[in-house]
Amino acid sequence: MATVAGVAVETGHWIGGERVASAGGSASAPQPTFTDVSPIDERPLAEIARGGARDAEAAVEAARRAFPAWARTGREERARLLHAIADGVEKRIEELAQVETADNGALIRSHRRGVMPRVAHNFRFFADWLLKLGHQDFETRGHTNHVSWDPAGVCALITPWNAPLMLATWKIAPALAAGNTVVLKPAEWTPLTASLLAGITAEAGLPDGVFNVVQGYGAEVGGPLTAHPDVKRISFTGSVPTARIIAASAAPNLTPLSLELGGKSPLIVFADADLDLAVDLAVEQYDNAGQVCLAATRLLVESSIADEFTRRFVEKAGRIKQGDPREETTDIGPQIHRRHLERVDGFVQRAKAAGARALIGGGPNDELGGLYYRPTLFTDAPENAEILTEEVFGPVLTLQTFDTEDQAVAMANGTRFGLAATLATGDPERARRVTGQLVAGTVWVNCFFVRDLQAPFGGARQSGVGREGGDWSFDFYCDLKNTVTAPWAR
Ligand SMILES: NC(=O)c1ccc[n+]([C@@H]2O[C@H](COP(=O)([O-])OP(=O)(O)OC[C@H]3O[C@@H](n4cnc5c(N)ncnc54)[C@H](O)[C@@H]3O)[C@@H](O)[C@H]2O)c1
Ligand SMILES: O=C/C=C/C=C(\O)C(=O)O
Repeated sequence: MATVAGVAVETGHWIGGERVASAGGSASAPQPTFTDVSPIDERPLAEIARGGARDAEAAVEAARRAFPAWARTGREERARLLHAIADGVEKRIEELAQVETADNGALIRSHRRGVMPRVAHNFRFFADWLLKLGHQDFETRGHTNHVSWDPAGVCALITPWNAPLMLATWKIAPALAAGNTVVLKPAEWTPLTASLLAGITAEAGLPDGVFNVVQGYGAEVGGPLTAHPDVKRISFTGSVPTARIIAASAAPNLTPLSLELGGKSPLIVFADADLDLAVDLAVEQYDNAGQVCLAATRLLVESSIADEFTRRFVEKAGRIKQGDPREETTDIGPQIHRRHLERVDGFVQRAKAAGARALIGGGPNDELGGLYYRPTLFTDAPENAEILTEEVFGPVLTLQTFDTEDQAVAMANGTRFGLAATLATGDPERARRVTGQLVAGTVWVNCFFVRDLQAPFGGARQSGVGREGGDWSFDFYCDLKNTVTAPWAR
């Protein structure tokens, strides 16, 4: 047990309804614990169980045993329990917000008002969607076809640190609603809210073993988890290199995968756009200190307005208040970890060396020190420079200009990613033409990050495999079955 921001947090795994220490004895996890550090001041927060193969095995076994009873539990009862979990989350919004901010450095004000309410909504939405899930029976030469969504079994869910509880529950809720049991492996840099959620599920009355959490490093505990033959689905949100390792690990068992990966998304600003709106949308891309998969990090601006756009952008970005994420007035906080900050800075320094010019930022925030990195905007990056094509996952944007619509589309589509795209235009006809040509899982026109959980969510190209959300989540987490019945009376 540790106390973080005044909240008691269990530090063990959660397996079969019990808090357990690491089983040890596994070469893959040489120490029983690891140290969780706060990005706010790089001070230790807690010693967390460091899982290995035996812990992954124990969690899958607990989930496998719990599966038959949970799969038989009626839809109404499953939905009721998910709503009870949402109630538990809503009662603890402040605690969850405090702990998440201490653990990942994202803003307390976002956690209070946006993220933790969304966590509760993840459970409520999939509970309600389960009750509506269905397909009209249809006939084939007098035979009825009936489509059903059968639970698949144990789901391994592996999640990142940038929005830990929100991204985990976006998978946990549909997996449980579908009648599956779950083993969650949260990111090692942000283990705490998953542990709090385990307590909330128990209080809500979720049966033991239906939801399990194993803590630890990806290779040590995530590896054995994804290779386990009793795991029937793997849903992963994270980076492309890790996705490749997980896909290889899943391959011998042909375990179905859902992969939500990185991006290098564009914001296309046409000369006919509302310029204030376009500038607001652009500056919003520094949210969460740039650690957002969907962030439109490439600003593509029509040449005729580029000077004015840039002037207003620099002016507005200059008013961003960087600092302690626990303060309500702070706009952006620190990077998650020193290793991540160094990675971000590596991109920035290489971009400069390649000839790109930092109009703002371009290095760590010396006044604040620690893990604070200054919001950065590059122009004049040479064609095909790394900074224009690779995901930085920090507060680093690039600005490029275009002269024609075709050029804008070609630039927007010119990376190996395809997670999202945003455009600002005052012309609905243009919006229709351009959106039709963009390669992206989500396209926003004159808006950003408006999310409805019934929409398909995921990425094209290397931004992912598959879609989750609404029916698509149930399609992934279930074994779909079509039952064809001959006429009874002949
Ligand atoms: N598309 C989306 O919905 C979305 C959302 C948020 C973040 N992301 C992406 O996530 C990345 C940032 O997150 P990250 O740095 O935590 O990613 P990451 O790939 O390093 O880690 C993600 C998770 O995978 C685990 N992992 C690492 N190696 C593993 C292995 N060998 N086997 C099993 N699990 C393993 C980690 O422990 C962690 O829990 C960015 O690329 C970002 O774009 C995507
Ligand atoms: O950083 C990435 C944020 C992803 C958002 C979602 O997955 C979501 O809103 O469900």
